[in-house]
Amino acid sequence: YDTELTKPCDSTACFDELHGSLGDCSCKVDTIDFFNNVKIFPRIQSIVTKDYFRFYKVNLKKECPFWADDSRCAMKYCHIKTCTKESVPGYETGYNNEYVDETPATKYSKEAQSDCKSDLDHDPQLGYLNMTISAANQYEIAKWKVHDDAHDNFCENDDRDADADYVDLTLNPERYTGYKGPSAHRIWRSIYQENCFRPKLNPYESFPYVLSSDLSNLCLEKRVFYRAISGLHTSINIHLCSKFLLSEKSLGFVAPPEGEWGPNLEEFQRRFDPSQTMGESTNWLKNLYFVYLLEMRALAKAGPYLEQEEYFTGNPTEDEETRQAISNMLGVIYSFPEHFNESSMFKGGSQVETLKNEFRDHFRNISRIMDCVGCDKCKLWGKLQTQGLGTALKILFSDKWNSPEADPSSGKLPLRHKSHKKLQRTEIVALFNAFARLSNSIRELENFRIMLSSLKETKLNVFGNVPDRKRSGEAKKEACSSGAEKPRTWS
Ligand SMILES: Cc1cc2nc3c(=O)[nH]c(=O)nc-3n(C[C@H](O)[C@H](O)[C@H](O)COP(=O)(O)OP(=O)(O)OC[C@H]3O[C@@H](n4cnc5c(N)ncnc54)[C@H](O)[C@@H]3O)c2cc1C
Repeated sequence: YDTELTKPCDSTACFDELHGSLGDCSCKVDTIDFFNNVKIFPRIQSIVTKDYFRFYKVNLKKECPFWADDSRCAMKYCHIKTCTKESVPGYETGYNNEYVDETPATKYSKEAQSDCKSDLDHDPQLGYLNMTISAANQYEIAKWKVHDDAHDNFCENDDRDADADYVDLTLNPERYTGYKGPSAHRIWRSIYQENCFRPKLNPYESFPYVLSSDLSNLCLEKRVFYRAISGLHTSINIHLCSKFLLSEKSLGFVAPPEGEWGPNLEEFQRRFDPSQTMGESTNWLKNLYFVYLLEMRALAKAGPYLEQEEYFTGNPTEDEETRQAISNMLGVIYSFPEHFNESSMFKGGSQVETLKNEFRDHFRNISRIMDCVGCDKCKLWGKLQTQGLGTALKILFSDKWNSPEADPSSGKLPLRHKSHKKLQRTEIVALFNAFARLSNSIRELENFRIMLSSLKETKLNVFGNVPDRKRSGEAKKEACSSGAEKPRTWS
């Protein structure tokens, strides 16, 4: 105990101020804790183990567009295992059909035309519409569509790249990889300094890149942008603390085949104790809750559309289970009383369109920076989570999702015909998995909170400066009943 007691952060300081209002919305930290840990976490974790959500198509071989990728992570924990196409359920029958709703052979059949009205009520000759478009024009128009779609997107989409592979996410969990130092810092610095609407011109030579106190100078939209990125950063760092490499076979410990993984309390304190972070960490943690709210609101808004999806994998039983699980979770999400209110953003003033374009362009840049991450596993999860967040932002802010038929008061969009499909498979996979990561981080915070209070109590007992009741076996009983005394291990 003596050694531990000399450490700078031996208290629950990481959590002391993590209560109350989140800022920029009406919701409170404690409300989200309960809602997530009890209602959402078990549901979303089960959903992302379904085949539809396990396989993510991504190109990890894209060149970094901003600088030479000079510092690749050599640790074995950085590597990822890709899947062959044949091992992806439903690949042959369904995965590639998503952009082609009708095959040329069936498209003009009598059955396919059965919805067409009789032509007795018009003169076919006078009403003839010449639909001919030259091959050259068709080629150009196809480019317009790609351009317009891209314009609406907040991320680059890899899934049609020849170099994209399917990755089984369950085989490549997000956890500690040892990726750090200049390469990792360059990524975070670029994200914050070049793409996060910096509050001041180049004010910080080193850490932290942005001071929370400067955020009040920003307009709501820019603050939301920064907080979303910072929340994602928090989530990534919580995951590496909660699935840290505790021992390696090579070090002679008895451990599962790939080493033993579990929570590292010291690492967590180093990153999130206010005394170690110039008082910034409480805000970073709040930003995690903030981005969680943002993504949850996107799920609520797109809910009726998502409830219409097939979630096709070629296994009817599993597909039905997936649809039901999603419908069930969305029902719970609709019931959340304090959703993020995006309707106050990008309102009024002549600069709104410019700001919206900037917002989208900055985010697209961040998604491209992910190609510069020098560790494949970090890159995989970085790309997936930025694509998930980008999809959420698209749902919240792009014009296509804000059509006049939308019903903002119910927080839902109307049901749409399949041909109006607005999200691709990879976007849906990324959206749910990204939300699952945030949900998991909030749940992991609860574990760290319990571990820290348990540690604090033990130390107080050793010194004896606690009320009599606590010195007795009662205190021990309490610690045990909280289930906090034993850190979990992961394989
Ligand atoms: C896209 C990406 C994915 C990654 N994935 C993994 C992974 O899966 N596993 C793994 O082990 N490592 C991963 N890393 C590395 C990890 O995030 C850290 O960069 C690394 O552990 C070094 O940590 P650090 O203490 O130097 O601070 P960093 O996390 O690198 O942060 C740099 C500086 O940013 C500031 N900062 C920290 N957190 C926040 C926040 N939430 N909001 C605002 N500012 C903040 C602080 O001033 C800090 O000193 C990833 C890095 C990137 C860029």
